[in-house]
This record gives sequence, C-alpha cells and structure tokens, in this order.
Amino acid sequence: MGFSFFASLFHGPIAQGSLGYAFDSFRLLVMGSLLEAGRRFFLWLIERFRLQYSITAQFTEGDPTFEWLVMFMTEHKIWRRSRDFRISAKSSMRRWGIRLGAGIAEKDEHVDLVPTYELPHLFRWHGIWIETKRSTSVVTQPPFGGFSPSVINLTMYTLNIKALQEFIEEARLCYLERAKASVILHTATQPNFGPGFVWNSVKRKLRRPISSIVLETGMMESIVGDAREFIEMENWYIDAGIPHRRGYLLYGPPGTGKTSTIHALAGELGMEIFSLSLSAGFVDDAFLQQAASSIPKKAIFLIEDIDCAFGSRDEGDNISGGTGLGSGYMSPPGMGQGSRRSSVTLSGLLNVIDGIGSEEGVLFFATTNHVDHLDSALLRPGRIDRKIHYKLTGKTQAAALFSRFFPAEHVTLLCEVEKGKLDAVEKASRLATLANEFAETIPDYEFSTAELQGFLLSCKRKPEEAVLKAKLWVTQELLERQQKPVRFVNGRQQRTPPDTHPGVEASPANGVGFSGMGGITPTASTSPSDHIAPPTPPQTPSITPKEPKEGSIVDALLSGPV
Ligand SMILES: Nc1ncnc2c1ncn2[C@@H]1O[C@H](COP(=O)(O)OP(=O)(O)OP(=O)(O)O)[C@@H](O)[C@H]1O
Repeated sequence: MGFSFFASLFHGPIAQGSLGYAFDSFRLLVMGSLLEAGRRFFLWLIERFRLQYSITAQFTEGDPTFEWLVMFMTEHKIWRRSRDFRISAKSSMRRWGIRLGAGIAEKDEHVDLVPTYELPHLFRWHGIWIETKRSTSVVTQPPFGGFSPSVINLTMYTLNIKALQEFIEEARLCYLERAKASVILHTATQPNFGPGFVWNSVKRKLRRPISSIVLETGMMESIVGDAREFIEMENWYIDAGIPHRRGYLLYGPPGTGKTSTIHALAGELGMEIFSLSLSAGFVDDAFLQQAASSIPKKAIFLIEDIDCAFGSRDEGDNISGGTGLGSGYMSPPGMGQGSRRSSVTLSGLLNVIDGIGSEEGVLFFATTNHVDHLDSALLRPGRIDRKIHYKLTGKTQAAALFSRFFPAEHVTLLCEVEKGKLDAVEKASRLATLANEFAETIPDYEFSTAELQGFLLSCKRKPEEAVLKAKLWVTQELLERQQKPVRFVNGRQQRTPPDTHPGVEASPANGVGFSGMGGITPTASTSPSDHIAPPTPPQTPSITPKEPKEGSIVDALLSGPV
C-alpha cells in the first residue's frame, strides 16, 4: 500500500468535490514536506562535506596576516567578479587600491578604488578551491566601545592541512614583494577598535635612500651594518641563549635626522615600522604590552620622544607618590608635580623591552632630545645596546647637504647661462667649490640639518644664490635667537622657541650640545616656578660655548668667503 499511496499523491486523478479539495491539500502538504526534507538533507550533506573536506581560517583586521591576504587577493585580481569597491581620495594611507588600467597614468589617479571583499569570492589556487568572505566592522558596546575589527573567513576545499600554511606563506611573500618599493609605517592612533586591534593606521612612505641622510662620516653605514648583522645572526643568538633583540637610542637636538635615519634603515632592510608615542593619552602599560606583542618578527618598534613619558629615576624628587600611576611613574624635569604626560610606567616599559612581552627579532628604536632625562635602568645594555649621538651640523655635513641639494644634473650655474654649458668635470668641480664656500659660511654645530634644509629650500636650483645669502641668513638666525624671551624652568634658564613651534620650550645647553632653536622639545604644562622674562634687546650675537666646537661663530662669519 505504502509506495502506491505516495505514487497516487503525485500521479493520481484529480478528485472532485469537497473531498477532492481536502485530498489535494493533503497531497500538496506531503509534497512540500518531502521537498523541504530533501533540501535539508542536501544542506546537511554539503555541511558534512565542508567539515570533512575543507579547512577554515579566520584573518582578523589588525593582524599582519589580514594584510597579507588582502594583498594577495588584490594582486591576483580576486575582486574581479564581484566588482564592489570603496572609493576614497588618494592619500598616503594604505588602502590596497587597484588599477583598472583606463589609460590614466598612476601618478594622475586621484582616487583609490578599494575592493571590499564583502561578497563571497570563490577562486582556485594551485588546483584548490578557496572561498573568502569578509565581515564588516560592527559597532561594539562598552567596555570595548568602538568598532570590532572586520574578519575574513577563508574556506579551503582540501584535506591537506599544509596547503593552508603554504597559501599563507605565498601571501606573505607576495606582500613583501609589493611592499619593497616603500616603507610601511604602522601607528597606533586611537583605541577605536576592540582588544587585539592596536596598529590601526597604516601609511605607505616612499623609500628613502640611505645616501640621502647626511650624517658624520661613516655613521649611517655603521648603523646599517650593525642592524644587518643583528638580523643575520639570529641562530647565534638562539645558540648562545641570548634574546634576539637589539635596542638603539638615537638622541640629540630636533631636526638632526633621527627619525629620517630609522625610515631609511627600514627601507634598506625591508622592514616595517611600528611607531608609538608614549605621550598619547590612551597608551598605558597594558596597551604598550599589547602593542609590542602584536608586532611581527623582523620589524622595527619605534618609540619617539621617549623622554615625554617619564623622567629619570635618579631625579628622586620627581617621583610621583600615590598618583595611582604605578611605582615607576615619574614626572619629567620641568613638568612640575602632578603633571602627567603618560600613563606608561617605567617598569611597564622595561617589561616590554626585556620581559615577557618583548618580541624576538625586533629592532627596538627610541628617540629623544633629552638623553639626560632618561632613567639609567632604561639605558643599560640589553635594553639599549647602542646609543647614537646626533649633533648639530658640522661643516662637512653642511657641504654634503649642499651637494645633495644641488646635483649637477638639476642645476644650471650662472656662468653656464652667460657662457654656455660647462663640461661634466668642470661643473662638478665648480659645485664642489660652492659647497665648500657654503660650509665655511655655516658655523660649526650651530644649526640643525632641518634648519639648513629649510634655508636651502628657499634657494632651489640656485647654488650661487645659496652661497651669497647664507651669511645674511646665519646672522639673522643668530640675532633672532638672542631676541627670544628667556624663561626659567625649575631654576634653569631657557630660551623660548621660535613661533613656528608653539608649545615647545628651549632646552638648556647641557652637554648634549644644543641651544637656541637646536634645543626645542615638547613642553609640559608651565609649572608655578616657570616664568617668562622680557626679551633681551637686540645685540650682536653672543656665543655660548658648546661641544664640539672649533672656532667662534663670529670668526666663522668673518672668515666666510662671501
Ligand atoms: N641628517 C640629516 N640628513 C638628511 N636630512 C635631514 C637630516 N636631519 C634632518 N633632516 C631633514 O629634516 C627633517 C626633520 O628630520 P627628522 O624628523 O629626521 O629629525 P629628528 O632628529 O627626528 O627630529 P625630532 O627630534 O624633532 O623628531 C626631515 O625633512 C629630514 O629630511
């Protein structure tokens, strides 16, 4: 009866009357139930298949692997079938934009077309089907208010678990290859995202050749050589049982090339920079720990202006007691009691550098304008392995900077305008003479490279004009410094900085070798003991002796070959 009954449901004659309607309804009900059961069975089979014969993985935004995967999908044009994009004006922020090749040169493109990858994508990789789908960020509730990072769910239809590993490695290599042309700078800006999402801003900067950094002879080569050796000696560190990390402190006046050195080094070694400012309000010990532990191997961890966070433990009177900021917290000199720059404690930072949280294979860089404000515990070998002193510009550097600004191929000398082109050797020799004349005009160790760069920029492509104007510029700059009002911070005399640097204060000439404009540093709130003295009347610049110094500025000015 059973089978024939079911068969009659589908093939039986259409019944007549009210009994017939009831029977038809019943027939439709059974048919619907059978179809639904079949559909569910089919879905169950697919699910079983997926579970049995596929591997799934999640890539979370904020983790480097997320970037590798997006890069891989962009490079392999996985977005093509869905064609859903986010549009934004082109900027240095990295968005993995794609090019549609509409005959517009890359430099003329003004917008970034960024595939969203939010629709499912199915593609083949080495004969394996892979499916991806990206979830959108969602607003989360306190205590982790903000956005939850988006996640890419990846399903790989294979039984070979190694295939996933190989796929990720290929994505990583693809990422490294693409990133070669630029330096990737990760910064932690605001804690908009939930836990685990620290480095939420990524910028791409053009690589800077190390030859463009003008330092004392051999200094840049020594830094690059040291870092390269550290990277190559990973196995030696492991065998010797020494943690594979190296710390550098670059200290000296502002604008002497500390940050530029790190960027050039990152480009040279193909490393990414993860940069953090301890003075940012949201950075505390826990955040710092999380930030350090989410840095991948073979990267640069940079803490700029490390003195902004806390002062020297040696300056005992500045130790804050009972501030709730941790026992290691200190107010930097000049801040006054109760001032607070950072929630990071000294012990928190030391833990990150050499404790459990410190990452292996990471180059740690810290920069400061005030090395004497740093705690001796921070500076000990093992935490800071190399301290590199950046001085104001000497004559050799000034000449090198001039030559970099006026390369023969980009300038036309005045004599060439009058008498026609010089041959290459003659022109090089003339430019070298001008560079030396310029260097003679610049007093030794008085100006930062950034200041000289600012002046040279005002004479672009006109080397003779730069030499002629240099003497006047030097005199004006020195005179201006004399006219700055003097203020007293914690009993020490300091000169206020130029107007272009609001909120900064001059540092004392303290053996680090800078004064006037060369000694500006971010200021703390003015303590009651600080006061501004009226400006001193203009007078002939008087020179404060500093190291290293070979002659007086006046001598240098008078002997200048202008
Ligand atoms: N030694 C140098 N060689 C080449 N350029 C330099 C050098 N020093 C400074 N500059 C130029 O000056 C500007 C500021 O340099 P940079 O930010 O590296 O200085 P810094 O020492 O890190 O300053 P701060 O202490 O204020 O952070 C950059 O545009 C850089 O190109």
